[in-house]
Amino acid sequence: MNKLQITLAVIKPHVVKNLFALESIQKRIECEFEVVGIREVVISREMAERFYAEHRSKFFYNRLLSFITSGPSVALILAAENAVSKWRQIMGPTKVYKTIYSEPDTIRGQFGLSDTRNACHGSDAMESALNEINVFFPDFDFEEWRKNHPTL
Ligand SMILES: Nc1ncnc2c1ncn2[C@@H]1O[C@H](COP(=O)(O)OP(=O)(O)OP(=O)(O)O)[C@@H](O)[C@H]1O
Repeated sequence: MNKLQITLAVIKPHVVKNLFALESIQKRIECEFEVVGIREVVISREMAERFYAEHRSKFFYNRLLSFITSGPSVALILAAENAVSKWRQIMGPTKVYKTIYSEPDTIRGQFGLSDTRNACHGSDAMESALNEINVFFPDFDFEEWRKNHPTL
């Protein structure tokens, strides 16, 4: 069943530095989603630790934190029917070296450089979206937003 959802998207630092890539992704987003919130942000070490807490024990954790805090990122709250899976489909799979061959039209297929610098992030469920949105948009009032979107 189609359901109106929100999700968190993050465009990672190497893409934000590339104006062509950033504009192309923004155009794609505007065609597919309502942009409920957008913010350019230099992610602090503390924010990154909250955001990637589930990866603390992974071998790539330090590399991931160094990269995501290395320059401005763009965070967006996106709304659409099935926004979570829709955005993840547009992003493409995590593993860039495979994705550039298997799904070259996805954002990661087009602009990913490595498994760490894989261009963008997307929440994996509505519940994680709400937690992640809180890291980037602490003033966002989901209940208020939902009142105006009764199909959610
Ligand atoms: N094998 C790896 N080597 C290096 N970095 C990795 C690796 N696997 C994941 N990462 C990094 O950690 C992030 C989180 O990994 P996760 O497994 O949650 O992937 P994802 O859900 O596709 O990505 P995201 O959570 O960013 O949307 C990835 O986006 C990527 O930047």
